[in-house]
Amino acid sequence: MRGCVLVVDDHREVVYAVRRLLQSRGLEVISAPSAAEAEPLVPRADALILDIQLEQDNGLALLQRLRSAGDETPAVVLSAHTFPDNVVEASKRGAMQILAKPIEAEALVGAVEEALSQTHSDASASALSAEAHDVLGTSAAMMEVFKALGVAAANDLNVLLTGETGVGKEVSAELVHRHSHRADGPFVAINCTAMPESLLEAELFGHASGAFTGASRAAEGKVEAAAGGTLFLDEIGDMPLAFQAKLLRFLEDKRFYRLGESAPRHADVRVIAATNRQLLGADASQFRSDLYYRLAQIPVHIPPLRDRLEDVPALIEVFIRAANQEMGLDIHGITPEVRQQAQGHSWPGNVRELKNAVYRAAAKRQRGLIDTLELAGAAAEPAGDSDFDTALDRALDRALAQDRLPELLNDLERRAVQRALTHYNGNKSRVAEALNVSRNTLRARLQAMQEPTD
Ligand SMILES: Nc1ncnc2c1ncn2[C@@H]1O[C@H](COP(=O)(O)OP(=O)(O)OP(=O)(O)O)[C@@H](O)[C@H]1O
Repeated sequence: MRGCVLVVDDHREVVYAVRRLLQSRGLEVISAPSAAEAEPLVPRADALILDIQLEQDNGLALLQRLRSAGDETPAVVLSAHTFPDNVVEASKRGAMQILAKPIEAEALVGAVEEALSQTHSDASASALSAEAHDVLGTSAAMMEVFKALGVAAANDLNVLLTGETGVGKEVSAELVHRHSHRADGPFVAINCTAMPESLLEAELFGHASGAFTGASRAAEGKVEAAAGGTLFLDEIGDMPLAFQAKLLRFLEDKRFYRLGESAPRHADVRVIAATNRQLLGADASQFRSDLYYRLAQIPVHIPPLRDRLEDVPALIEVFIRAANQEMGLDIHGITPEVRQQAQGHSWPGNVRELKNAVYRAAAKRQRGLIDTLELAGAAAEPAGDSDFDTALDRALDRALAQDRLPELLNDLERRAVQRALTHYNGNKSRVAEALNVSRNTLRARLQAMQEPTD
């Protein structure tokens, strides 16, 4: 698809989600939060997406004004208020389609495609633009993630990204940074894995000269390097317990001490942390819950690729394009068999595994179609379930032998609750629904698990 779409909506997160979706399809997206700000942009647009209920105006009234002035730009109306009256009014004013919020990605893309086909008769309709963005996904699950990232980009709160390895936590952190008011500042990442407390402290907060053996010069840490921008703390779950209190203090007032200095310093940074571990619950003794809540002011869970396999074809397409560019190859696509193989795989290494598999296959093939993907552990497919059964049977046998079955069941329940809490971003009503218990029962269970309920 080619063209420029003007989105008129006063909800930043909606604009953000629509922008991501349409940009991933190669479209240019411009936006305005109000009718007044939209009007001067209309001549640049090939299609319009209008919200009905704008803060000080109404998208339908804007459409009416445009049509009266002879403007015929095709319009799609997007609204939480798809009452029959609105639908009739919208179509009367020449809207091509009226879609209900929450947005359904494919329906929106279809409507925009139809609108643009009025303006262009470009046959390369589904080709991805060379400017396709680096964080992709059009599945409903990723749309929710993009919405949450949009909310995060619009403020300065701490963000905790959770999800398995390779799901895209770091690229998501960069995305939030790029769309935040700190975009012109630095994005500085530090991986907390395998760092003893003193090293982590020096890395993060810096040190005075002579602070420890070998510290011949004073040095700033990552926190200072990130001033004015974003500090990304990767694998936060591995942060030594002893250091967690220091990080918590820093998060409270953004003050810190370089190792070996006694005067505090200050750095204005936004903190985004990421983990593939369960920080609350079973591992609680390893992670302070007060730090968890401080970091998870905006919790965003990125689902594993196996739960959004509909994203696989577009990811493959982009990785092929990137591999062609980086390695000077001429790969045109994949065979239907490979497509099937990719969509049947459970991708334990998530997007990273997919990217590596595509790059490996592309480098091997050089040109034409990729006809095979070497998938690590493919032989174990779909043995995930039987591995799980074996592990569970073993745990049950052990618990029975030790007369500890109730403890195991409690532990399983605790894990289920904690995973559901992470999955639903802490929304207890959704968690209660998922566990098929009432909200009160869930509250009681959470209390029994000694976690705060609100
Ligand atoms: N949605 C996506 N679109 C395009 N590329 C992606 C996406 N998600 C991940 N990737 C790519 O997959 C690789 C892994 O992503 P990233 O490092 O962000 O994952 P992660 O969740 O931080 O992993 P880890 O927990 O192991 O640090 C990167 O090369 C990244 O560019």
